[in-house]
Amino acid sequence: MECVKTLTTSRNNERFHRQEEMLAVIFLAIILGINAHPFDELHQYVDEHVEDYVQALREWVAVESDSSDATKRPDLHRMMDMTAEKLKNMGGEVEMVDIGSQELPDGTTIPLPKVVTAQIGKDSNKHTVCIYGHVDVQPAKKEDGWATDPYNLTDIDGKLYGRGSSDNKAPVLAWMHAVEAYQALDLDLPVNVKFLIEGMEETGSNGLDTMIVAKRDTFFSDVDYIIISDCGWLSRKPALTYGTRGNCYFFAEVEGPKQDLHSGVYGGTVIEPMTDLIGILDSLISPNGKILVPGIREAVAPFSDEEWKMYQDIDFNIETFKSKIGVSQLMYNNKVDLLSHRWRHPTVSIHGIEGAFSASGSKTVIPAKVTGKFSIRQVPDMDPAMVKKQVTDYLNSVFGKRKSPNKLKVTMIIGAKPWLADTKHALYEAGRAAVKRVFQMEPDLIREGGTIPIAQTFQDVTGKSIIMLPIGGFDDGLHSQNEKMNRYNYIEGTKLFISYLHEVAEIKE
Ligand SMILES: NCCCC(=O)N[C@@H](Cc1c[nH]cn1)C(=O)O
Ligand SMILES: [Zn+2]
Ligand SMILES: [Zn+2]
Repeated sequence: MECVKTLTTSRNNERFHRQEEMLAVIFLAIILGINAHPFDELHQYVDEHVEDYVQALREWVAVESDSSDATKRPDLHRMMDMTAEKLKNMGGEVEMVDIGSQELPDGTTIPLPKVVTAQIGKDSNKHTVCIYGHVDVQPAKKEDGWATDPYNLTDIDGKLYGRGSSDNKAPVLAWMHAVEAYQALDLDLPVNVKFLIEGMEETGSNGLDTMIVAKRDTFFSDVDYIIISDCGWLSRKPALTYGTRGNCYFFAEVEGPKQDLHSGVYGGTVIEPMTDLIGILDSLISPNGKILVPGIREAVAPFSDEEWKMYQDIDFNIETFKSKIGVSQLMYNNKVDLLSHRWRHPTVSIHGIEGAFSASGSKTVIPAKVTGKFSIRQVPDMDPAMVKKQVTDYLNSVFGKRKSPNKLKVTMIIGAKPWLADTKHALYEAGRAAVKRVFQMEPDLIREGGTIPIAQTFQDVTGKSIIMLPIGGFDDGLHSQNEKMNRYNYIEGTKLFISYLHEVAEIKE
């Protein structure tokens, strides 16, 4: 009996030791597995090439690729050529896609910049990502108030000043450098990478929707995920972006007398178009930010407790925000209200009045025809077609009550949809892991108050999941004077993209 007991005990011990050994092997394999990806070499490679990356950005920023100015079109074509050249040098299978031409206000037509697509790697065992970006820029002149020449990248205290540096040339280059780092170290690219780089983003991505539809069953057929890095962090903390607002942009034209009139001669006798216009514009939103157009607020998706908690956890300082924009008071005084009204509630902004007297001096004119321009940033579950009807009906009714003899014409000229992703999607898990590896912290999960109209088009047409992975700083001054990209964001952003490619490869789907 004693003998049997001893035998059983020793067998149990043996099994226990074998289990222990196996666990040790698994543990070692996990450790080795993690270390098997040569992040250190890749990051070191990036650190050794910082000046090359800054020089590449300098060359791109030097090109005045302003898509809003037809006289700069040759520069924009050159920018697209340079983008294609760079991708060819990386071994990409490059195509410059002709997307037609653009009609200018004077009736002439000019060619649109070609869209550059590229494919690097075609391994059917790997996931395929498509990086979308743009290399056109907003206008910029030194005399607009820039401290430096906007087209001469200038490094001041680690800030790389130049038009388009952050929006969106450095992020596009950072993606290319991430791929190049793998190639230079002779490492297998973890995923196949496609690029889609356009040159008309700043003026509404003219021609891109049609191209995406046309390429749905070719270029996009093997794409698994789309990545966009055309936005910034909210603070000094890295972020993943999961939503953008849409935009319904309106023109409200009020037409009265057949020509402009002298206010001394005719003031008091005619019903002035400008007075009508100001009246109807004032009916859109209350002083405390409440949209007065019936039906708009009711369409907004409810703000869940889970969402409230997410907003509460975000790193955001109201005082820094106030001082950045130079105001003493905001619409809301607490973080959750402020962020939610910036990202996930609609708002009305009045942009300008065409036909109004706006020069210096004191011209005493009664403008005969004025066009008010305003937009409504819209959010899920608002629908642009419904917003168009709600706004048009409402303005016509408000105008009708004025009993004015003038004519009102309301048109919606842009109806860009909002975009919203599921933060529980594996793409976001991958983003968290990559941020943690490079920055040793959890990213903030943020939304964007602005609009990237093409995001929802990508989702609707291709059915692929999208992530926005920003590397720009919160204070980069996009579209503004003294736009800049921090060296830190550019370089650590390149490392983030390197890690992200690895993390996406790990997605099991
Ligand atoms: N960085 C992300 C926002 C990009 C941007 O500025 N988009 C424009 C696009 C637009 C919308 N309606 C007209 N143009 C924006 O104003 O949000
Ligand atoms: Zn941009
Ligand atoms: Zn922009």
